[in-house]
Amino acid sequence: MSASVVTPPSAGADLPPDAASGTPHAPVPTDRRPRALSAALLRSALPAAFRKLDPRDMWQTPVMFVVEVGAVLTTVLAVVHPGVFAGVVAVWLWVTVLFATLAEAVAESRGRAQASSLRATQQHTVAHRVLGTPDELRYGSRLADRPTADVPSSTLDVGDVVVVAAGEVVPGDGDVVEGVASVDESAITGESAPVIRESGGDRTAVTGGTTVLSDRIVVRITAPAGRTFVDRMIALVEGSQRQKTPNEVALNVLLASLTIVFLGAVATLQPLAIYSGSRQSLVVLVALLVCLIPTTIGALLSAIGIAGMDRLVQRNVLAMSGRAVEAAGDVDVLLLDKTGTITYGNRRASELIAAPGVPDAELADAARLASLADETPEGRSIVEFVERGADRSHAGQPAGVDDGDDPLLGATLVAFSASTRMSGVDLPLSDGGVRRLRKGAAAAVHAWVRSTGGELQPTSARGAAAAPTGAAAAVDAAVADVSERGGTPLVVAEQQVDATGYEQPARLLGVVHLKDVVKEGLVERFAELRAMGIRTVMVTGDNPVTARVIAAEAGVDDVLAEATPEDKLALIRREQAGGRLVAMCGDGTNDAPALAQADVGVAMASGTTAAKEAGNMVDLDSDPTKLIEIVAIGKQLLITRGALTTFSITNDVAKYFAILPAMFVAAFPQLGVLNVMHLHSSQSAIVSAVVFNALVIVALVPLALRGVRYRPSSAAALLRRNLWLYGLGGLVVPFLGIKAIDVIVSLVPGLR
Ligand SMILES: Nc1ncnc2c1ncn2[C@@H]1O[C@H](COP(=O)(O)OP(=O)(O)OP(=O)(O)O)[C@@H](O)[C@H]1O
Ligand SMILES: [K+]
Ligand SMILES: [Mg+2]
Repeated sequence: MSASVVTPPSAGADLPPDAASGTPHAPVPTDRRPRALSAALLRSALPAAFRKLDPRDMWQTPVMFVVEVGAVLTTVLAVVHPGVFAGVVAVWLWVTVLFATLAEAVAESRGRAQASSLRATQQHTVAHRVLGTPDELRYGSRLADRPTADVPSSTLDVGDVVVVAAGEVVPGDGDVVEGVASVDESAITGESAPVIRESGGDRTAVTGGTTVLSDRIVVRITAPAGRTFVDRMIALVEGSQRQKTPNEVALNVLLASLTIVFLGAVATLQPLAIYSGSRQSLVVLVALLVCLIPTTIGALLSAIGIAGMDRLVQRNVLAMSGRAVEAAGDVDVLLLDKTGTITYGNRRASELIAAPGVPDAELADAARLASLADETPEGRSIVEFVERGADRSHAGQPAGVDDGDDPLLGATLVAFSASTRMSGVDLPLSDGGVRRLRKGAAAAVHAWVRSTGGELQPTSARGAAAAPTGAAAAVDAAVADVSERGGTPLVVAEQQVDATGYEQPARLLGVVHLKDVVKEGLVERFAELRAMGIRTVMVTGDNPVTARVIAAEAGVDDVLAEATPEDKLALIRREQAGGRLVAMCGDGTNDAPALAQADVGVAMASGTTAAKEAGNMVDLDSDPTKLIEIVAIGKQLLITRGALTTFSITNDVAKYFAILPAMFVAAFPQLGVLNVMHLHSSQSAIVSAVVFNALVIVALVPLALRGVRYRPSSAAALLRRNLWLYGLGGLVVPFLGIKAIDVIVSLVPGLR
């Protein structure tokens, strides 16, 4: 059947007649390029900017609220006592407030453009929903063979199970519960290379709107229609869920305090002025106040935050909170899991090494039986490898593959878990006994063999360990050999229990070599992270030798091997207790606790739903080195905010020295020495300062949206450089700007 893309069904309507024979799905290219600050963008943002003038919204930014109050006040004064000066000041105060709301509206409208391109990927499709009771759907096997009913994708709910075949669009977010398929995710990620999604492992998640290219998969829906991944992404870029980060709140408090201080300063100025016989009008006092309070950063603060989120989305990263983006800017340590994050995660059986005295066919048979019910990709790959090898070497007479009755009849499955690092099966024997087969990490299987009294490292009466037996030594050597080649060794062992219940000691059968490949270009990328002052640590459940080999190949700084999910969590807590900010990249359900605990938890989009829900960011490209960009964006956000705050405050100080001498020079001629700028008149000085104050906001909007330039270097060095640059700039620019504006303003009749 071809893909089924249909128009959105109206409420309660049945499927349109052409639903099943819809047109083939063409991926919708997503446009995530940053948009330039065009005139069209400004025009489209203007209505929103006016709506944001509502004092109830304005109150969120106390500095700008004060400016708005001042604008209202001067407008009233200008109406009561009409005059050019009061009129001009009132108009420019309104312009100042409008520039602030415009900056925010422009930042938001860039997100809206992205949201609409994302909406285009939301297809309404036909879903082939598997019929059955909730229990059958939850625990049943061979769901792909059950009867299905065609329903609109918009009616799917959590727990529903659907079948998706090649050429069809995945109808909703979910986990693959049966099968393997290559999937085209370009509609969501913009990346055209197909990806593998399969049941059982760490690559189970599929996203609604992507297309299955080959094979057939059974998917259990994990998000109700309307609350999918893409829905969340849209809400995010539209800023509808945006909340102030703790840093933003703190900065707002600082700005509000400064505002109160200046309010006091301006209020006490008047008695002084009256005393010295140069009483100032209310318009002058309001204008002076607006010039002194930190309006520049007050106006741009929210736009800076929105633009930071926006830059992440452009790089296919979804941040669930602004706080995570800020934390990313200060990250000290990055933890990465190995399989699927540093390697491609396609661990496949590539070799069997039998223990001495064990025929190859016996090991092959045991490995296959121990994996028949193992739903992990590793387990399936062992079954495939043995069956393929048997076909080849025995031309239709597979040795070790006994395809008679169901070999698992009456068997008890021992499922793989990341804490036991072992899996297997207990098979009933015809004589009433049981054959226990286990495979797993060497340490885990050795411990199991030892627990059965198996002769691994027989301990002498005095308690000193003797040399391993022949089989154990050979298996150890094979494990070491596989590990040194960067592979994952799985040790296979067997225990017989006879009909009377007597348990024989277990014995080692051999080793399965699972091969995986390190992703390309990691060394350079990790070196870049080092230059940023970030330490990389690989945390893996694999053995120390494999871990070290892969760590060296990938170029990480440190490695933690044989880590259980609890160990990963403990490591993060330890780092955090040392005052370090920790980022974690992972994809597996066993990474979920660590992803939740990390300050920045980046889940691979390819990973499990549990991982994605635990983290506070998702990388659609499933690229662990994406953290470099995430950190850069976080740093850029922090530096931009710091730089503009510095600029804003020094700028205000400079204005103070520009205006005050001009205001009082009539009363105190001695101030003439300070009046370095020789502004035309005190009125023209004040108008020029107000105009400059407003124009500086617009002039800095592009910088706020784009972010200050960032090059990898330590945060302290960057901060120092920017404090000088923007601090000095803030001091100098007003003198030049106000002087230039004064020249023009002085030409206006009525302001002389
Ligand atoms: N299906 C399986 N059956 C038995 N043992 C397995 C199976 N899959 C993996 N193992 C063993 O368990 C170990 C840990 O498992 P897993 O790979 O899930 O850990 P992890 O912490 O996610 O580490 P990473 O993903 O970085 O390799 C593996 O290194 C391997 O030795
Ligand atoms: K100001
Ligand atoms: Mg893993």
